[in-house]
Amino acid sequence: MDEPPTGRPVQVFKEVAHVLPRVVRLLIRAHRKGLLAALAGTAALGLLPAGIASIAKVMVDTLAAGAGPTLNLWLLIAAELLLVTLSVGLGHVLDLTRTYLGEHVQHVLRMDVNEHAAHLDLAFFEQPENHDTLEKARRELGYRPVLLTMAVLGGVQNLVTISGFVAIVLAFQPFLLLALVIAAIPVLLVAQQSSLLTFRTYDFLTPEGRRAAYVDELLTQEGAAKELRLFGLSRRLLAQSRAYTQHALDVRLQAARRNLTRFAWADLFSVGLQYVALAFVVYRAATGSISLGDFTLLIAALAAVRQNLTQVVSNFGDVLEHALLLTDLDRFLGVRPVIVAPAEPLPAPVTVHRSLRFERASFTYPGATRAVFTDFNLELRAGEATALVGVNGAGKTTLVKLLTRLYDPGSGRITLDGTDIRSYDPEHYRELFGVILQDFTRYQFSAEENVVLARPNDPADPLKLGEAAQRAGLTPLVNALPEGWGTFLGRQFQHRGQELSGGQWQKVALARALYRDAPILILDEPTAALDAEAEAELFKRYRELTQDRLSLLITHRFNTVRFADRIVVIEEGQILEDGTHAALMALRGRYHDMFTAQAQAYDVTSSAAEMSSQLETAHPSGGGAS
Ligand SMILES: Nc1ncnc2c1ncn2[C@@H]1O[C@H](COP(=O)(O)OP(=O)(O)OP(=O)(O)O)[C@@H](O)[C@H]1O
Repeated sequence: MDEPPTGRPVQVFKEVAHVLPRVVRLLIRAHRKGLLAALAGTAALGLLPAGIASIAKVMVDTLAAGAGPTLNLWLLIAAELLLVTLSVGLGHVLDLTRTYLGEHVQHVLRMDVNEHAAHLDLAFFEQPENHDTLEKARRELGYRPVLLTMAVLGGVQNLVTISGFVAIVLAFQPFLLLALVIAAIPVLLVAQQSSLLTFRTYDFLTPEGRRAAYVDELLTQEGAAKELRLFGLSRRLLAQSRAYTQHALDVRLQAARRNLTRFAWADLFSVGLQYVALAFVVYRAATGSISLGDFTLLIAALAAVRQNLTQVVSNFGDVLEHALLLTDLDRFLGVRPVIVAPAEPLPAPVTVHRSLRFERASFTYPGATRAVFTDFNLELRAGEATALVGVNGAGKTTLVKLLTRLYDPGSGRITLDGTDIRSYDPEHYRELFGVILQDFTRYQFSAEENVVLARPNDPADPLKLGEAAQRAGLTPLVNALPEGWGTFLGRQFQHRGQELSGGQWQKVALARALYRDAPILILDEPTAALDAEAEAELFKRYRELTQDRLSLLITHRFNTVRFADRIVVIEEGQILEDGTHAALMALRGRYHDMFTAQAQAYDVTSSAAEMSSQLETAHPSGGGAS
């Protein structure tokens, strides 16, 4: 790990100047009226201490004049009581107003993050450094907006209080002000420096913190609980977690120690100067140059200015710290999606008339050195069921990501009936697809929602729902659920939620893809978790599912791919073989080898050959091997 960060004061001013207007705009956006009310209340509360001290001065002077318990004195006490009561009451109301405002800021920012995240490219989420940015932004959202609002308004209140007393000092002993200002400077500088250091330390620890959070997750959540116990992994992960905590503690303590030393020196200087000023005031009172009331007022003013200066510095430091952390949010909100609609998109396509084609498409993942595809050509024809096979890492899932515009090729193009798919609004274009992904999502919603959310803009259609469930082989499962379609799936949020097996979840995901009823169906490993019976059932219906659609099936199960009209074998981003099952078997190439290896492994060579010939009868070979 690199050396821990240090704070550099020069940059602090620049960063404050940059960030403060953003904070003010944010407060206005969050709740303009709330902000105005909070500011008005803050100004009033800030001025009250000077008012209270001024009444006290008059009281002391009245007492010193020896006039006895006059009505004036009682009126002064009543006025003081009124101001103090007002101050206490206003304090409570303002606390509430500031929290309220802070929560509005939090809401506005949370929506900003969610809305922005919803429009970002998949590429953003697949880059580790972006996790840091997003994770930090999300973590900050939990508490910083409220603290930031408190600190801004607290600082304003301190400044108003200081102004009130400064006016008093100016009226009585102007040069005392100079001492106050000089005393404030080192404290102010140190506070800024320390908040920058805190921020940098936090920034520095984030990547490691994210890994530690991942380890914490492994240790505490259900997902890895089984493997952890079976492999006896817990001790190793606990050691990793402990090492991170220790390191983070060391780095933070180092920063805290550095801050402490700086603050100690700055405070010593400022207290020393204040007492020089105090000695002067005592001298003036002792020599009779100022009244006893003036003396008490100046002492109160010096104490109040010093106290509020310390507070404003601390509040300012907090503003800086919390606001600097908002820059992470800016960094995140500044990320622009690349896959966006063109200025004048073509009307949304409704189906595939001829084909979807990769035309000399090349693609390398951001940050990767090796291309997944180079000058790749493939035509997927309308109405044709294509199976894509290839070893792990051959590029099958990447091909789906490119087809569905989760990524765009770096060069070359993908066309829909001859038109570059980038000419469409990606959201509209994606409506062409019903997809089940290899790592499909297990939505912790009801069974019905898990399926019908495939058509988020339409009301749920019970007829279609029943059909999709039937086709995906989900109906018996739904019938067995305690509350049928209304049963809540997963146990993440509901104690009484129904957890499903991997295969059952896969059927739900398949029903979701089918419910979409889109012209292009993509099934990426749709049977990986299904039992043999369910898989056989599914592929019995495969022809029916893919009828009149362009479909793409990705699977490692060779006994299923033969049902496709056409099989494309890819390896290292290139098409190795392309043809029907029979043609590829006859070719005795890669497909033949993979097929027979798997068939032998399952000791089903004879039945495979038998099925193969049956299939040949049912679907005489269309294309030949390329
Ligand atoms: N998000 C990513 N960033 C960088 N490289 C990636 C990313 N996803 C996949 N790759 C790489 O791209 C190549 C193709 O991966 P892909 O997932 O498309 O393979 P696949 O054929 O679907 O494999 P499998 O059969 O294991 O699912 C692999 O070398 C993989 O390491």
